[in-house]
Amino acid sequence: MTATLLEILNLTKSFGALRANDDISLRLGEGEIVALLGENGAGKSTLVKMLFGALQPDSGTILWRDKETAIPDPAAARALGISMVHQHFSLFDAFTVEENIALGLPDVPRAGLADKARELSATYGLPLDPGALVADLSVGERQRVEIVRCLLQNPTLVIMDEPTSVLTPQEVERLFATLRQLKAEGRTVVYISHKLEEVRELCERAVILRHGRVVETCVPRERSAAELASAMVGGAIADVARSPGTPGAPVLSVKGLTYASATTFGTTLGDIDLEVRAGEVVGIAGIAGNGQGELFALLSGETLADRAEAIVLGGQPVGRLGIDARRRRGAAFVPEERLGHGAVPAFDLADNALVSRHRHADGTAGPFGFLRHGRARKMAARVIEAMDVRTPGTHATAGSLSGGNLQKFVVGRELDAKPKLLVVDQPTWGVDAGAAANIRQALIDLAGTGAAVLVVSQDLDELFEIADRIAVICGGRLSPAEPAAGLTREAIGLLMAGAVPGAAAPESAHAH
Ligand SMILES: Nc1ncnc2c1ncn2[C@@H]1O[C@H](COP(=O)(O)OP(=O)(O)OP(=O)(O)O)[C@@H](O)[C@H]1O
Repeated sequence: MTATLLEILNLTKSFGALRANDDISLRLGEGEIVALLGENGAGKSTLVKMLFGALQPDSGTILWRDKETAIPDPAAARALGISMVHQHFSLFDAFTVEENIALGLPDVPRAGLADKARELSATYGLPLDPGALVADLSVGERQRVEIVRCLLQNPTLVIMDEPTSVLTPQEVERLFATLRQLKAEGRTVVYISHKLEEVRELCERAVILRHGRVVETCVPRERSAAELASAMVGGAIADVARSPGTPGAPVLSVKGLTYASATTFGTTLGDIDLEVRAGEVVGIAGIAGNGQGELFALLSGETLADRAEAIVLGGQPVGRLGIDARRRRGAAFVPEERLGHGAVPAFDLADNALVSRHRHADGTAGPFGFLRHGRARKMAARVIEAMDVRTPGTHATAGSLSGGNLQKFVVGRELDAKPKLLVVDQPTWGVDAGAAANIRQALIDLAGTGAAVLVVSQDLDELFEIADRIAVICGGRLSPAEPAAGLTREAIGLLMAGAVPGAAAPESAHAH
């Protein structure tokens, strides 16, 4: 066993009555890659925020190289050698890579920073163009900027919060190579992820949290992903059950939908054709940034199509109608970005139930436009119960929920409207294995009631688990949706990477 870098003894942190971290003790050795696992709301982010100086423990001790240490703020963490790559990137689109790096490191002198960044990106195989605008970068490239920024501080402990949830398989491999190099140099990595196969491949130890407590420490390679998942939730996770029927009439028909991106940062969509019938789940696979966001905005009415007939919902052209009008016709939408877009962080859950439902036929708008708060509270309570959202109640603000629990709430709110059409973007992003299985089952069950369900996802395993037909979006073009039973992962992977038959597949098909 290597020398101890950091030791935590009996750390506790409460939010009101909730013990988010309850008497946590663990040690991290030098040059170790340690996974921090746990279901949504288990307390992983709370723990690393205390290590990063963003939160203060109520009680307990942190030892850094065997010496008791306080970490009052992130600057103190950086001074010790603790650095973090966050789940949500904190880069400014309008600035260059170099400017973003300098902005994120107020305590590092600017002189020579660009040269140092270039040197690090070469050493760690993280190619970057310092003069490029961040807005023009793919998600994987943005993450590289964050990692180089983190490495510029010459950290001894690197904390990574769900780093692979939006990466292509090639980018994941590259990230793993970088992390192994850090380990070889004697640095320690704490790795938070819900992707258990990746944890098995990369991490030599896993600490499993449940309800704020450490329930187990194990070698992930010696366990199956299913065993790790059941240790996280404290029981077995049910398989998703499907019994595909014969689909009915088309609920959503998209014909010749085109969209010219107004900015150089967006993707232009060309001639999209798509049909989703009653009772079926159709999946759209693709690497982030290939037009999914633009297509979702057009389907939901956030962006209007150029012709009404380009989007037909239940037999009526809706391409020129806004989001409320489409919701009134029985459609429901779950956007990818749950905070800000899917939910208002400062509102409580009851008010967040109002946000998407206030004009719905059985919704929360009363006569003369008055809002029915009692109804909203009941609806929020129903959603919390149905989706097993871990929260003190309907009065909790959306911003206080852990990422995965907020996702469960947003999906549950849309399901509660019993839509005829549900369009959902990345349904299980950041959601733990147990909750992901629940969400997928809920989508299948919704289709079972005769609704049409369209799922946009980067996760091929997810699409194979739930979709009857799968289409691939790449460079703003959509392939025809084919029955999932006749497709292979390899064939879809190649289409996702923009391959044309006979040509070598490009590494990333980021389109502008
Ligand atoms: N600022 C806060 N105010 C109130 N409650 C909070 C706050 N931050 C976290 N919590 C609660 O503490 C618990 C632990 O949350 P935490 O974010 O640490 O979980 P997590 O394991 O990181 O979950 P996920 O995998 O969903 O990101 C959750 O129940 C969450 O709602």
